Amino acid sequence: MIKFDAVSKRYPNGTTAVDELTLDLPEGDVTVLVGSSGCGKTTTLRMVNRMVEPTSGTISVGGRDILEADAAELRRGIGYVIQQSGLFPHRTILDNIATVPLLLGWGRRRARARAAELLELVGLPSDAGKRYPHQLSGGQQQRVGVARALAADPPVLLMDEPFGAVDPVVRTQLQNELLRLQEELRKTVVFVTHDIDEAVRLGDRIAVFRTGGRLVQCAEPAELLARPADDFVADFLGAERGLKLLTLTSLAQVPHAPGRAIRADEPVGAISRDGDRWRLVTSPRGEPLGWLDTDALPASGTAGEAALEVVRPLRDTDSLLSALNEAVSSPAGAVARVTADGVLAGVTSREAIHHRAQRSHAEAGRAAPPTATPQAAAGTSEGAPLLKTVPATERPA
Ligand SMILES: Nc1ncnc2c1ncn2[C@@H]1O[C@H](COP(=O)(O)OP(=O)(O)OP(=O)(O)O)[C@@H](O)[C@H]1O
Repeated sequence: MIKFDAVSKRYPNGTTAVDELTLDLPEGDVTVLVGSSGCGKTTTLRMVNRMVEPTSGTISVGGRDILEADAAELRRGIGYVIQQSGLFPHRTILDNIATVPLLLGWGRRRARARAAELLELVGLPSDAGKRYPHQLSGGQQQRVGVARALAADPPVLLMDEPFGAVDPVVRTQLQNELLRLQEELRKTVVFVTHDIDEAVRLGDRIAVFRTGGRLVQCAEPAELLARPADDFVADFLGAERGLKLLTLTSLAQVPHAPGRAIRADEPVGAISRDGDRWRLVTSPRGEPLGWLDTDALPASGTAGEAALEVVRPLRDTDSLLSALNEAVSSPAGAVARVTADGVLAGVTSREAIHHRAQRSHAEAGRAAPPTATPQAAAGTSEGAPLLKTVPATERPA
């Protein structure tokens, strides 16, 4: 969908912001650009809608060389979201969202109807439409920024650190919203971030750049984490890249045993002490309430009245990393699994989670041949592993 062919950007002061970039961004995918500060991510993104013109090379969108297109017309097919939302302060939210449809001559009524539809799509209440940007929180403003970029239904969306200025909780919400929207809309998204966890969460593919505007590796998150092309990429991904890989596998991949639960209204005297020491206590509806230590049962009362250790039940959609976290902190060394409506479905042991984690690593490692770019591979002998030691000065902070 978007193709960079030997694209370079050199500024008049001699800075090479992007160096011989060759990269294909598939239609309907989210491609995340990451790398150390000043490595050319924003320049790469802004070349797609011709806010920056390349010095050499060709960029095509939908098979068409963008330099042959009219810049204004090109931009109408490309939504653009930036960190500070860029909303017009003196226009209402609805009018902000309707900006591009109005420019396209849709007519006021149709443009506003579309804006109202988008407001709902990005999860904002309809009364937000009448407010002005300063009357919304930072996270809400970012949602409006996304709605505005989507207003004319462009096939391409450029997002330059769109969630960089909001707190981690709101950022996670916005990421979830983007994933949900993308499920439905399947736009071709180019997304710039400094946050590698965000890249792993959102990206169908991640392109890692290094200083001097050189692309080092572009791969699916699992492959990138399992097989970084060189030391620079490995350092950039961080020491916990093995754990990050576990965020990509869902708990649905791990079976669970039925689990012997005790109802909260059961008298402690009736609880058998054979089998597992730690047992789950559930509400009459079946929701896990806590872990009960059968070696320290009180003399009387019900299971629900006894001191229970905290349980954080997980759903199939939770990640293997969450499961590992819960298994190591649970006194039972196990995870309580619940259905979508919170009822106990079973229990998974720490060993079963470890086992699946090892498999995830092995699978990701085997998944595909190394994906270093031709640039990164240059200088390595044929067939040699693509490992290059990067001077410490070039490594990300
Ligand atoms: N107009 C300009 N004139 C000269 N140099 C520029 C200009 N714009 C960007 N640069 C330089 O080009 C390089 C790449 O900049 P760019 O903004 O693309 O990097 P980035 O990876 O997005 O950085 P950051 O992560 O810090 O936002 C940097 O060295 C920057 O200083």
